[in-house]
Amino acid sequence: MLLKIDFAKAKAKVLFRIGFAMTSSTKLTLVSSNKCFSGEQRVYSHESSEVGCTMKFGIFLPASALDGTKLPVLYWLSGLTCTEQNFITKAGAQRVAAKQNVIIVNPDTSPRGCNIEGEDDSYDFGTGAGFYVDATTEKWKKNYRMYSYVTIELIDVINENFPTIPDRKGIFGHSMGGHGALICALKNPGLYRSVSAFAPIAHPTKCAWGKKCFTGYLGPADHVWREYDATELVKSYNGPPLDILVDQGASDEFLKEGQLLPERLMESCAESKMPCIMRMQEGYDHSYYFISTFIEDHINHHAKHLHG
Ligand SMILES: N[C@@H](CCC(=O)N[C@@H](CSC=O)C(=O)NCC(=O)O)C(=O)O
Repeated sequence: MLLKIDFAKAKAKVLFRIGFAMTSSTKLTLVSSNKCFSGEQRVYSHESSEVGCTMKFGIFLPASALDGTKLPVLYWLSGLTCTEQNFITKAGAQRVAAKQNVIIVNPDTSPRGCNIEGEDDSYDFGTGAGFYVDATTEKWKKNYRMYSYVTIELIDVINENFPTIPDRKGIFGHSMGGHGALICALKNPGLYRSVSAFAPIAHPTKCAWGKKCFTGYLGPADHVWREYDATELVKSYNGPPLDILVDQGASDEFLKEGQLLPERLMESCAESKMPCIMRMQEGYDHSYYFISTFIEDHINHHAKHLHG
């Protein structure tokens, strides 16, 4: 059989495939790329102006995005100690994202290597624990701006470099990242069409993880803390309806320690008439085994809103 190749067309396609990272002012460096469910799981790094250091993010591009079709984007925020690797290697999201035709972007959880004294002293503050806030305390305020990084800079970087539908975005996350997803959606009505969380730190002003990070990044004023607490933000939310989905493992060790407080979020949603489904999942813990079990439900939940 004679195989005829249209070289002009083939060249154009190849250029386009590698070319959508070359149209913007943000220089992206490709760290890795692996074919996955006919699409590609990639990792990029870039110099972030918001957090003042090199940041990495993962991006899953379904096959149609590789051919230039514009797709919705679902942002995933990870929890304490994570890099961009935990989600892409453990959650099993790519199969469902490929099926639902959504791009998934997952950034790192903090700035790294900023040479701030104490940044590597503990797993729940500093490196790997940016808590998705914009720090105001002297020591941290230059770099620890994960809230603005996620809600502004990263969105611009993604829209400038990949085939996206800019007004079709969703956000989800786990634990610290579940808190991040909820506050990003609640603080920016209309920015995201959909939001969900796995075992979120739902009321950080009242748990040990939240108090430690908020004291360090935001100082002692609790009215500032409340600006980053989903349970508080639900009460003043005034925007398009948010159909929140939360999954919580009933055997989660951090639930038992009182770090997550999902019941407080549910009370607040009920009082504020905010639609929120919380599913208590019998026997599941806090790990990525739990996340991978229910990731399909979450991506389907987002796809309903992102394609609707
Ligand atoms: N003591 C543990 C705590 C770290 C931990 O459990 N991190 C979770 C998120 S917790 C809330 O944000 C996580 O996602 N870990 C990564 C993973 O792949 O499971 C420790 O230091 O390990």
